[in-house]
Amino acid sequence: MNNDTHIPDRDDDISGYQKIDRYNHGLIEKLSANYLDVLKHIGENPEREGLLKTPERMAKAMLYLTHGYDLNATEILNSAMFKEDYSQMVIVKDIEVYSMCEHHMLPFFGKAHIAYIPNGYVVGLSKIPRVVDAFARRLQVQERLTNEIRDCIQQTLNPIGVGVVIECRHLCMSMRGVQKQNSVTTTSAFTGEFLKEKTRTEFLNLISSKLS
Ligand SMILES: Nc1nc2c(ncn2[C@@H]2O[C@H](COP(=O)(O)OP(=O)(O)OP(=O)(O)O)[C@@H](O)[C@H]2O)c(=O)[nH]1
Ligand SMILES: [Zn+2]
Repeated sequence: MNNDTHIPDRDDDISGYQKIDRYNHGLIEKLSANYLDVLKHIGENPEREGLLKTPERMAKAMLYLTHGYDLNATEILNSAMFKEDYSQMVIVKDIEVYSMCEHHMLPFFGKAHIAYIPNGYVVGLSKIPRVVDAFARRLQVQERLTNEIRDCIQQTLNPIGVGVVIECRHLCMSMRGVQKQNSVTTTSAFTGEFLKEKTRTEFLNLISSKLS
């Protein structure tokens, strides 16, 4: 592998909170060597023109798809918490989720809907999707992803309650295996006030509303 491998531009977007050290330890080269073997083992000819740069592309793609390991979700929230006297539910809904199941390393993707009731502090709105990404861009199961987002927001922001609903399609269930094309998996996790039916119902009604 040549030494002039550079980090693609898009990766600039994903740092900001922690330096991406993984790129600095020859990881692209190491992963590329492994992906070269993968190409051979699946019966391809890695020397043909279209595949010459594929191991390196795969390495960069995999590092991007797992960049959540380089992010610290607690720091992300801590970086933008503001004292604010607002005590109603705050909901950020329809947040795109892209993750990979830890069983097959195939994508699962869909939407997350996150709500919290402030307890003296609100958080910068963009930080909520950033927290979703920090946990989603790793090898995951949807249930753990859901709980990790809930726990991080609860422990860092200390709100009166947190609600998380995630709806995803799993490619390991559609393009292989049981081959169910239309099934969607929904998971949810709640704390505090959201454990009460009235609050939970308000949240669930608001995320199903098509108004916004
Ligand atoms: N609970 C949960 N299961 C998941 C998730 N992603 C993938 N799986 C499941 O992980 C399971 C792994 O089961 P195994 O029997 O070990 O693997 P497999 O032989 O490839 O299973 P099939 O997918 O049924 O062919 C499968 O049932 C997947 O559907 C997830 O996010 N949550
Ligand atoms: Zn899977």
